[in-house]
Amino acid sequence: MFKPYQSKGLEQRRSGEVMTDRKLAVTKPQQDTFSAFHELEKKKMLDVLNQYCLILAQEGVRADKVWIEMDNIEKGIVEIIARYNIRWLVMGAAADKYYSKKLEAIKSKKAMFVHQHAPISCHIWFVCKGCLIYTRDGRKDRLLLTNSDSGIEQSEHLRLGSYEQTHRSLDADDFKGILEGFNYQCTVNSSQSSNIALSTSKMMPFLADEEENSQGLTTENASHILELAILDAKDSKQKAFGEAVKRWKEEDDAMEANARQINLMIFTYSLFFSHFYWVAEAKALENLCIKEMSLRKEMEGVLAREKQEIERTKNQRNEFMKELQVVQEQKSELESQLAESNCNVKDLEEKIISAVELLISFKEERCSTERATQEFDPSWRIGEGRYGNVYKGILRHVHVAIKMLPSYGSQSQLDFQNGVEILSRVRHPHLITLIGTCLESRSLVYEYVRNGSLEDCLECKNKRFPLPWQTRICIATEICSALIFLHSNKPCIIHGNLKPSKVLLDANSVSKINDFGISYLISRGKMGHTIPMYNDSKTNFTSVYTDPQYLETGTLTPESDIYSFGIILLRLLTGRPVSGLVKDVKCALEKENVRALLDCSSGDWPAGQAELLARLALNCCENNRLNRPDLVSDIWSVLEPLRVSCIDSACCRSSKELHRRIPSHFVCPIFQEVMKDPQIAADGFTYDAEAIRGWLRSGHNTSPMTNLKLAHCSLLPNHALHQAIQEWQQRW
Ligand SMILES: Nc1ncnc2c1ncn2[C@@H]1O[C@H](COP(=O)(O)OP(=O)(O)OP(=O)(O)O)[C@@H](O)[C@H]1O
Repeated sequence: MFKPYQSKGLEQRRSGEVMTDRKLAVTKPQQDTFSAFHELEKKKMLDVLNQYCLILAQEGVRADKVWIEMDNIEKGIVEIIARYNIRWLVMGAAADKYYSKKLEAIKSKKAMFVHQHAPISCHIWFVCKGCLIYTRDGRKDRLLLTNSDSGIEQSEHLRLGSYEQTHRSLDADDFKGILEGFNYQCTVNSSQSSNIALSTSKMMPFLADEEENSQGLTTENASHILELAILDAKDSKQKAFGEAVKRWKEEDDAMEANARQINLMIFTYSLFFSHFYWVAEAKALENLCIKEMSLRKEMEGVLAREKQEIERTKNQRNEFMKELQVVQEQKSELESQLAESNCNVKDLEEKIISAVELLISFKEERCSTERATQEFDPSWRIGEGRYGNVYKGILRHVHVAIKMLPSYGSQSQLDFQNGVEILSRVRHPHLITLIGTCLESRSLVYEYVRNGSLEDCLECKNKRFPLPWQTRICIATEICSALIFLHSNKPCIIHGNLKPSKVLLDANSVSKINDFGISYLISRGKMGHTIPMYNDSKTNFTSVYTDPQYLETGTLTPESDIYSFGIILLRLLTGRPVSGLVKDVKCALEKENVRALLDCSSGDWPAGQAELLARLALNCCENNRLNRPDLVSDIWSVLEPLRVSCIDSACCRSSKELHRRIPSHFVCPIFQEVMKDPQIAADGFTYDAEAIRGWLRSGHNTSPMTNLKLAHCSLLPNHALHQAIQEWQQRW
């Protein structure tokens, strides 16, 4: 009938359990922390209760189970007492460690709590090891009723007794086991079945005389006392019992009518049973868990701090990375700037080097120019034009003419250099050769032409012989060929200032046009463009040879040179000043009296040729450019045949000039002209006194001819040569 409880560690204690009630209630402390464990235990307990229910059912007792969960067991017990109006309760008085038959007072806290807080209507027996330790009286009226009208008690006692008698198989150990292992309570309905009596029969001895039997009460004694009490009360209180039973029945009926009319034996299976096992274990686990929790909390704190630290470090790292990126960008920018600066420095260094080299070359050029011109000694000046002075000089033992250009109104250094380069490439037998330039002093170095200009010859300056008419025709032809060459040059070079002073004659009266293209070097224009020449106030100079249309329009064209050529041709014919010349020639032609205007010092001009040239010249001097003749088809085609026709006369000219030719030993090696005061130097050569003294003054101590060092700087007059020169000069 009674089956041992199968829970581990509880088998012995539960081996004598008796479940005879209809309803089982289990209280258990809430174990939120161990909910899984709790669920398991709950399931186990419910299984146990189910088993009890089954057992009771086999015994014919209808039992039901009630499950309640509270903060703690004692509260659960109190709650169940209150909820189900339990009237009688047997409960353990001590915890495990206090188990003893000698226990004199309630030791269990739960028992104490239940003792204090259970509804007063509930009568509680506190037991230990089968001994009643303490009894808390239930409701007084009920007790009074019970005492005064002990019919019910008696009846109950009787029934219990009878029941016990019929169920003797229950021994004392069973009873003790129940009391020790479980807190249980029971209510007894008067209409309850005998099975209920079986359960309660174990309590009756205590109900009968709880005070007397509170110490050292055994199961046998209790049974005996109970039997005696039943017998004693049987007679005396039969009536009262009957009434009480009746009244009690009414009361219970009322309760039953009140939907609570269940006769229960509520078996409160508290978790007390596990008090020795899993509560301790749970406690340990709880402690462990608390420790774990605190450790975890601590670790979480540490982790949070670590996380914060990592986050901070990460942020710092990100900022550092950003800064690093900025610095790297700045670095690369600086590097590129540095590279650029280095390139610039290199460029500048190269520029400085080339500038220094240029300066040195300028200085050298200037020095050589200065040296060549005897430091621009006025005595070495051979002319003065509107653009500056012209000096005679010696450069690398060659006679040169150095023209100093003005700096005003000039082009930039670069444009000037480019212009000079173009002009220096121009080579023609009747164009003077540009030997070099000194950019620093803006001077041009030309070949030196000994016989001066056509102007000088026409004016017979320095006792010059008048030019014969054949020579004049040759000169005109030569000028024409030079102009054709200049105008056909790429870029076209317009002289723009053609006049007899610009036509130089060498020792053989061969003409060379001077200063071609110079207008480009002193203007702001570019080579190859038609530009006004004299647009600067300082150079505002009008020449009688200047194209009147240029003066009107300011535009220089190749026809401007043709106009100038026409005037030169008129001068070659007449030898007269330019003023009114065109008008006079026109008149003479109209009157067919050209001969009257011809320069008779030039010889006997052939009348036809002279008239032809006069008409050609006037044609060139047309005011309208478009009416002027073409250089090649109109002028060259006339002049060239005339030059050929002059061959006979030229022979005459040649023979004359042959006689006029200067003996080379009369010519100074430095000046390249007939010496005025020949002096013998230490190298044995004869020089003009002025030339050799200038050479020595400029610091030279070498021979101008041999470049060897001179033994001394003394000079010795060459009287014999001087006399010979004088005789020669007198002859011519
Ligand atoms: N290469 C040269 N060889 C010899 N004498 C020269 C040479 N160049 C110029 N001369 C002399 O210098 C003189 C001055 O010439 P320059 O060309 O400077 O002035 P210009 O022709 O008189 O007038 P302008 O003021 O229009 O230039 C010339 O008349 C000439 O006698």
